[in-house]
Amino acid sequence: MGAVAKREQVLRVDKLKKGYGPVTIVEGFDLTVHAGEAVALTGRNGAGKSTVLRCIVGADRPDEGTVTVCGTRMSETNAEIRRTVATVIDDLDFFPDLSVVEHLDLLARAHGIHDPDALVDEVLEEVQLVPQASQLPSTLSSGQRRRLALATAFVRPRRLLVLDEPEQRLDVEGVAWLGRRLKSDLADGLAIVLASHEPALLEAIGAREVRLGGPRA
Ligand SMILES: Nc1ncnc2c1ncn2[C@@H]1O[C@H](COP(=O)(O)OP(=O)(O)OP(=O)(O)O)[C@@H](O)[C@H]1O
Repeated sequence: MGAVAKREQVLRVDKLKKGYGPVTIVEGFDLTVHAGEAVALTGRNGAGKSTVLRCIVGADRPDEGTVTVCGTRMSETNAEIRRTVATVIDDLDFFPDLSVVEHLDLLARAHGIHDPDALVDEVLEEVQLVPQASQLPSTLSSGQRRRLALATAFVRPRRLLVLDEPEQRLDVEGVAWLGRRLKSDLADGLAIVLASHEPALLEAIGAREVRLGGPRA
């Protein structure tokens, strides 16, 4: 048994089935992710990566099967689970009249972070949005909006981080930063599940690859 298998089980997916109408996207899908481990869902466009991620975070309801996070059955309305799982799967709906720094501040405080000001300053620096801190999200470039979306995951508590193509619209330096950041979170015991088309990112974080086959009629 490897070292990781002895660590705490953070995510368990059992016999997940999800389809749309007559088309089955995924069936009999099992996955276990431990603290400190990164798993990458890979496969061609339409293979079902986002579908699985949406079921994992409770944004979609599986047709069959269960998702368990830190021993508790997944439910988007369970406050304990929401504090445990940080998610960046879609482009976030930002509040149009809250600035970059206000978004991060709101999240950090809502999640009861001990010293929200210090953490928000640190994360803003890390995602290189300090000069844009007082701008509204609608005035950010697309890559800056992506950085803000990622920043929202880093100003809150998390045991499991779920990311759908986090490399999207990041520049080369941004992808390198993300790799370093995720690696350091893994070392601190975070569990990560992501979908990605960026082999360099997966290699940087030593992700275990789980390849999805795609829909069947
Ligand atoms: N709400 C929906 N209704 C019908 N079909 C859907 C729905 N959502 C997803 N699909 C279909 O399910 C399949 C899997 O989609 P999904 O977004 O999970 O793929 P993916 O692996 O994330 O792809 P990509 O690499 O392009 O992001 C696709 O064929 C898609 O068209």
